[in-house]
Amino acid sequence: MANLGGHQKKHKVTVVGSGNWGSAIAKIVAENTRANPSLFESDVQMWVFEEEYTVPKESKHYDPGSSLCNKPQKLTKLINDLHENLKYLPDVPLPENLIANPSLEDSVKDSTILIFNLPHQFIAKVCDGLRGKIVPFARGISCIKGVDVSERGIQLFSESIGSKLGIYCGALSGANIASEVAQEKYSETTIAYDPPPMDSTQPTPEGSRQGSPQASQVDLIAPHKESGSRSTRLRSLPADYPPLTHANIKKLLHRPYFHVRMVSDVAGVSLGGALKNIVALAAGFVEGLGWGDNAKAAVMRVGILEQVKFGKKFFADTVRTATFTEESCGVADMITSCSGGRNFRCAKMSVERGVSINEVEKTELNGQSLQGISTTYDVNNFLKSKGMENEFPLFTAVYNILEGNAKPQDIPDLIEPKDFD
Ligand SMILES: NC(=O)C1=CN([C@@H]2O[C@H](COP(=O)(O)OP(=O)(O)OC[C@H]3O[C@@H](n4cnc5c(N)ncnc54)[C@H](O)[C@@H]3O)[C@@H](O)[C@H]2O)C=CC1
Ligand SMILES: O=C(CO)COP(=O)(O)O
Repeated sequence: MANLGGHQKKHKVTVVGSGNWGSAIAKIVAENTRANPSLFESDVQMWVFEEEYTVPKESKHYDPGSSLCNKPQKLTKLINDLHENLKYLPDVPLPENLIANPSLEDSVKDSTILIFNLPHQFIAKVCDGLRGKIVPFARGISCIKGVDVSERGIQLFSESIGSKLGIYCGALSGANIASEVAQEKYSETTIAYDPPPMDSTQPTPEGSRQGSPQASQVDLIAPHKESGSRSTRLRSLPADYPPLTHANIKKLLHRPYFHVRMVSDVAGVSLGGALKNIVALAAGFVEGLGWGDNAKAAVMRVGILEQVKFGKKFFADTVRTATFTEESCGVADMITSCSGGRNFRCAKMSVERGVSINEVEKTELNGQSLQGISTTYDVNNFLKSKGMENEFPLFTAVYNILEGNAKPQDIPDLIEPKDFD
């Protein structure tokens, strides 16, 4: 076998999820595996939650004479034949080395890098299906924007994926409206990846640690105090694979139009993406009232303060305030999501039309899923369990509006800061 810069093996990559953002990230990853053949196998697997879909008449692929178009087809077949995800990312050509796969087990076979990118309500079931089926020394990156709240406490999805599967998992989040990224319009993102030290080991002398993942197991990942879960026992990455350093992770996700900044604050990156979805609902509510940009700026200001406070209170050991105020996953994602994100747009329409936001989600999103509603409920459950709802007035106001206990018009009074004495 060819020696690949001292490493005999290449990383195989699977994207778990194929929605609007899942498909856009899979496109980036497949472009980069092709561009970095010494590090990665070119073919990228994309796990697809299988469904049937009919090629719409307005699609450029529509041809009434074609057998593909005269009846519903499996979505995986359409993606693999047409190299486009017609349902979730229409009009964006996907690389031919991106393979849609309806079998969860088969899609992750032999993959050493797993990129999790699906609406957060489905992740627990998907992890159940993956347990025992993945390479034991695989590494993960979660692109999921949400928090995992259970009776045990609160966890980041990177933590819950990591502990369910016994792997290390980092996080990717940024000001990244999927359709813009997919059309290769410039954006930035933040990746938090703080891998076990042995992953950055340089090539070892012939025969020393090679091919023996069992040779070193290290108890590296201890959960933070609010999560109530056990620490995760990790397998080291065998030395015959290229190390998964920040530089190599960046080679998998950075593109000329998608600029990656690598950091180590997994909690800050994950919380930025999760909590801004609550704020985007509030921004949509005030926009729906016709209140304009000043109102939206007020909501965003309070939202950023509540993000920082939430991080400091519940993830104090690891979170950095600067992640919220300086990185794409913080303030920039807040701005883009409150300008054109789905949560913002659907909340705005719900006020304008006088219908529930769930109804707007059903009629406007063609199967895509809002994350802000469930995150608002998850965060509220957690704050309630701590008796701290009043300390997060904006998050609590959004919850009360969704519950029908308050109106969008009440937001100014509900978030009014106390004057200094
Ligand atoms: N769409 C966007 O612009 C961005 C989304 N995100 C985040 O990325 C994550 C994934 O979002 P999207 O890819 O946009 O998803 P999406 O909103 O397009 O959701 C649809 C996806 O859910 C899948 N699905 C439906 N039922 C399922 C089931 N029972 N089990 C498993 N999967 C099922 C569908 O097959 C489809 O792939 C979310 O956490 C979101 O907040 C992050 C940045 C940008
Ligand atoms: O996270 C996003 C942009 O960074 C997209 O937000 P929505 O899910 O509200 O569209």
